[in-house]
Amino acid sequence: MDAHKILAATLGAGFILPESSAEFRFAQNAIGRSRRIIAAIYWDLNAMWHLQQAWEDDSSEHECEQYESQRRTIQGFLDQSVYHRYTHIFQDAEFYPLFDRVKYFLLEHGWALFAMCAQSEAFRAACLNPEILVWDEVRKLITANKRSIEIFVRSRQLDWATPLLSYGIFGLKDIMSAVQPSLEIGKEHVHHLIQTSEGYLKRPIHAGKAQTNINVALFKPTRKSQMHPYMRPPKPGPCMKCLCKRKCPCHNLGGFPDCQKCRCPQACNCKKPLWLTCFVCGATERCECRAGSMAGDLVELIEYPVRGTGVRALANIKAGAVLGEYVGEVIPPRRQCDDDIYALFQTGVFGMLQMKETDPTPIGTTSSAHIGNWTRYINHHCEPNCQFVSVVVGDRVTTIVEALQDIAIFEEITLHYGPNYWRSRFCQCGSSKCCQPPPKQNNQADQWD
Ligand SMILES: C[S@@+](CC[C@H](N)C(=O)[O-])C[C@H]1O[C@@H](n2cnc3c(N)ncnc32)[C@H](O)[C@@H]1O
Repeated sequence: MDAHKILAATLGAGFILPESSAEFRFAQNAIGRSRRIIAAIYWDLNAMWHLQQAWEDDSSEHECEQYESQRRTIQGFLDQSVYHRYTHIFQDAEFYPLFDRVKYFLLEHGWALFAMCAQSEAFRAACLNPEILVWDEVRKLITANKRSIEIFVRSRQLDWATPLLSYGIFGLKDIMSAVQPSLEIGKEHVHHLIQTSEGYLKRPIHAGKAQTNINVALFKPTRKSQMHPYMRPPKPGPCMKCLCKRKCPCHNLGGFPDCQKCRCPQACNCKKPLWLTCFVCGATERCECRAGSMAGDLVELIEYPVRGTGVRALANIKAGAVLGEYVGEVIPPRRQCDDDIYALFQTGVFGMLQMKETDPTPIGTTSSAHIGNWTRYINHHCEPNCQFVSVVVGDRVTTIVEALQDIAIFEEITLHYGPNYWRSRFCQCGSSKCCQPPPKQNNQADQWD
């Protein structure tokens, strides 16, 4: 039974499966669930990476315990799978689906991918999920994204091989060949690896130089006298609330909006400076928000035809989520910026944020040509699923990438670079609303020449 075939039947001219029919809903449900399971697999693998790092650094007792408990569960699951695979016990798939699923998964992909996926709780649960239609869709998604999963696991140095090594003494050839190193990634940063369409990996290079990943913007002046006026914290001045030019009876400090902690409109005693507000979730306390870093963890760099390196989501992202911060070398407005590929011009007025190309007040340029993070690889689309948003964090104006709509796993993440970017080049987004499509090839004219 194939969920896609069931759904396709509804589109067929001859036979229409009513949308209210049980089969239709069953198939649709299976596809939706399988996509949630594959997203959970990437999420789990990423979480295992963080736990493994905590365990290696011995940084938190709780995380070390969690990691060790996960390792025991994974070993148990692999032991069970090896046992069923080689002893041919419990072959009755009807009563024990794991055997059948493991057998066919191993025939298709081998032990390495199986042990990698087994690091994920969602995968282990899916193997035992008695609904064959859901498992079938999960298996298809794993097959289509096999290389992506392998690179995800290997680039994070997840220890997937150790649980298999204990079987060396039994001389099980399939297992022994699986644990041989095949794809040498080394200790490259996960955002230094681009998957090409030919199936190999390459490092990002621009103008003959390797591009380096950093996690913060590089320019943050410490001496206030060196700061650009728009990067300085505002001085008390005209009231932001009623915009009167005098010192106003509302006592609101000019330049500051209402207190972020108690929301009082007056200069208040809570002593909570505005710049401690988390720009990801808006919390004024120390927050647990990890959305920014997690989104960066759950993306991969892929080479797309014509447009070059782009970013693919490895999670289902909700509209409004903050995916990351656009960082790079910050160049003050006076200095010449010779990067016309990755440069992001920021204009606006501190405290009254704007990000319009027509706005005359330049704040600076962020150039990520040589140093930056994964957000620099987001390609342009005339109907994008993300947008740049300029925000103020403390004394710094920065740009975040925010999801404009829900983004499904494996979808390309795109932004609008602004119409100025495409004045001297053609856009290849393929949208019917494209601002600068390439000229159409006139094949007929060629024939007459
Ligand atoms: C900020 S970079 C994005 C990452 C880039 N693809 C790379 O390989 O490093 C912008 C460049 O990507 C390419 N690009 C991005 N979106 C494009 C589009 N819709 N059409 C054509 N080229 C695009 C163009 O070469 C553009 O100058």
